[in-house]
Amino acid sequence: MSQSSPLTKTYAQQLDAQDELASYREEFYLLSSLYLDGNSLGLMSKRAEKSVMDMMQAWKELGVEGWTTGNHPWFFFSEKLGEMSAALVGASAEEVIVTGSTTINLHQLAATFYHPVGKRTKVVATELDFPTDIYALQSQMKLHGLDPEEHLVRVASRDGRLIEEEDIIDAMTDEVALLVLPTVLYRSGQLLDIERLTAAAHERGILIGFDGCHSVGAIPHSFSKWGVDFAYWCNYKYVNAGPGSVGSLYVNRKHFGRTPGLAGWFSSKKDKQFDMDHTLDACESAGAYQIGTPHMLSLAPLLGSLEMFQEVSVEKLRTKSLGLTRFMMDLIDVELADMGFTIANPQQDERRGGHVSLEHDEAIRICKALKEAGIIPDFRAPNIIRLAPVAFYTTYTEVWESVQILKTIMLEKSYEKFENKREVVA
Ligand SMILES: Cc1ncc(COP(=O)(O)O)c(C=O)c1O
Ligand SMILES: Nc1c(O)cccc1C(=O)C[C@H](N)C(=O)O
Repeated sequence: MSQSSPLTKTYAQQLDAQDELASYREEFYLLSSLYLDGNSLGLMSKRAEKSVMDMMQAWKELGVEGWTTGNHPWFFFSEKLGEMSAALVGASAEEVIVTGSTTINLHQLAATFYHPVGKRTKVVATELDFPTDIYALQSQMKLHGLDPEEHLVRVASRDGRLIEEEDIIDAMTDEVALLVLPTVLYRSGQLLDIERLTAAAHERGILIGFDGCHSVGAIPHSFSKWGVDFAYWCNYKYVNAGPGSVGSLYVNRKHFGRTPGLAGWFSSKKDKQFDMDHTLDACESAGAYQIGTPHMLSLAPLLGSLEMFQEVSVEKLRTKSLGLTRFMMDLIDVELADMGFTIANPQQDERRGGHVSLEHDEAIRICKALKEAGIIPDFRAPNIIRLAPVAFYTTYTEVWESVQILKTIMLEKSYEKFENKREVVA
């Protein structure tokens, strides 16, 4: 698809008719509103619902025996889900474990991989990072007795939207011990060149880890092949596993055997755990970075969600996602020209994540008007409307409709009746 594609509803309908993923839309509970917020919380699928109900049934019927019996013994469930997730990030089964949450996993990985020694004390992040990553890194530094003002380097953005890879590489000095970067920036949707950054970090003897929240399930990765040291992500966005579902982490196998910074009895080798020994014998896989009892009820939906990713490769999802965001951007360029909008995400396929990031001075009020008109976007301060068409359940026709509705809102100025103040959860 390119700028020369016809930007009509009929063309959108043709694209939907040819879409080989079309049947997956029926797998989801669609809302009465047109949903464009799957990059914050993915919709519920019938399979995720079923796997939660199955887990409840297993608890009801098996009691404590559920740890080792039933269709999916709970004691091995985090490993099983890790194995099912591995293809999403280009890793082997043992390199991924479903555990903790994004923030907890960053704490675990920073506690494991950040060892300031001599001159190498600094951590490099960016000034456009999601706040939780910065807070976690700051607190990890303080635990080492270091001042984050001095030791946490946040690479500056040249335009407030994007971070240039060259600028990150320039920050890789011999004082840096670790880089922690987003795969995709949560506001502008910029996809960083993970392979290039990893190679550059390793040439300089620096470890590198990624926050994959805004890419996993939407964009293929080859973490093992690229040699990424570690990564962590949530499963409630493009993986559609529900609010507060358990997160995931990846550790490259070259690091297997590293002592977990935050140990607990679930770090243990599985067959040793119930020896109850006071000397930890940590397992030789990503499983070592688990801490305590898995949150089974929040792991359960992942089984159903990940089944769909076993059937549809993330490469296929990415192809459709790029088609949807391209179509949306082309429509925006034509239909919303001269209305004060700027597309803030990169245009190129290899630099663009899963959502379109639209800037406007009236972004807050426009988001409210969109919700009133039956479209769910989200707002990110100070001026961004994020629109995420999701390959599993968004159609090209919906993309077409959403831009038409946005155009009507702008022409009728219906956003003006709303207060220019964000909601508590925007
Ligand atoms: C890039 C990024 N990191 C982390 C988080 C959140 O972390 P947690 O799942 O621990 O709340 C989000 C979204 O909430 C995010 O977009
Ligand atoms: N994690 C969230 C939450 O607990 C409440 C509301 C929204 C979220 C989100 O995921 C926000 C999302 N990470 C973002 O990119 O802004």
